[in-house]
Amino acid sequence: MEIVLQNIGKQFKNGTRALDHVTFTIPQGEFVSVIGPSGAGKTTLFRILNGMETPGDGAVLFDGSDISSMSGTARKNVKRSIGTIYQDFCLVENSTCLANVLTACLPDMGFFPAVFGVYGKERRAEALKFLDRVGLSEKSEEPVKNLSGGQKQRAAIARALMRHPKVLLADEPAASLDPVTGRQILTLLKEIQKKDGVTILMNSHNLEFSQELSDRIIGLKDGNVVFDGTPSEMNEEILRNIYISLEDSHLS
Ligand SMILES: Nc1ncnc2c1ncn2[C@@H]1O[C@H](COP(=O)(O)OP(=O)(O)OP(=O)(O)O)[C@@H](O)[C@H]1O
Repeated sequence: MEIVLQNIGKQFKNGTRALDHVTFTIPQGEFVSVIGPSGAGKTTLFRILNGMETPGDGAVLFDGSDISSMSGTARKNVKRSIGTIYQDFCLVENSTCLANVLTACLPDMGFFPAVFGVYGKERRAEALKFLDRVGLSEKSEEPVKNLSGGQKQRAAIARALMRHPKVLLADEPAASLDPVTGRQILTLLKEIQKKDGVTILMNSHNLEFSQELSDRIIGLKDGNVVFDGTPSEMNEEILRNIYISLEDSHLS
């Protein structure tokens, strides 16, 4: 699924302008890191892409269709094909790994099966397959609260895969993890991109990982795209421009 952002602007009610004229295209299957200092607009951009925020200006096109003019069903299908994983995992701590992965099926289930958690054999088998894929087959019946941070992020990835996403938005996926575990999680995302052709859009403060794993890096600063290129096109001067503000440069 090709994603096109055309002149996206977002101003919050308190007057903060989080995004301004953001324009870029992401073809299916690319691994893109969005980098930039705190407050640059990265999370706002991700929230617009997964439908949690609406842009004030501009248009978001999925495979050429503007999301705002799609029918309810078409919009639902687009939303279904975009999975998100978060820094703080967003799992139900007292439920098992398997139960957490199965919650991905709830939107497609009828009222009573959903309320009583009657997922059926096929869904359970598929959830176990994804837990195995992320290296958690031994932990399927373990409550999430007993897992390490890295294992929790693996469970969250399995839950996202359960919806067969075309795009995975990874909002600071390694920020709560130690560097070794963080690298393992990002390597798993890279493998999902390579093997399944899933587009990965990652928001990260870890430049080393972003440069190593990404096909492309988009640099945001004050809501504007100030860099869009390959990791090899990135250099010290560009990084300084992205991360150091005019006020900071006067201090040094
Ligand atoms: N709901 C909101 N209401 C008002 N302002 C907001 C809201 N959400 C974000 N902002 C503001 O929009 C700007 C961009 O925020 P955003 O969270 O997108 O930045 P970010 O690049 O993800 O930062 P970080 O790396 O710290 O997570 C910031 O100035 C922030 O304070």
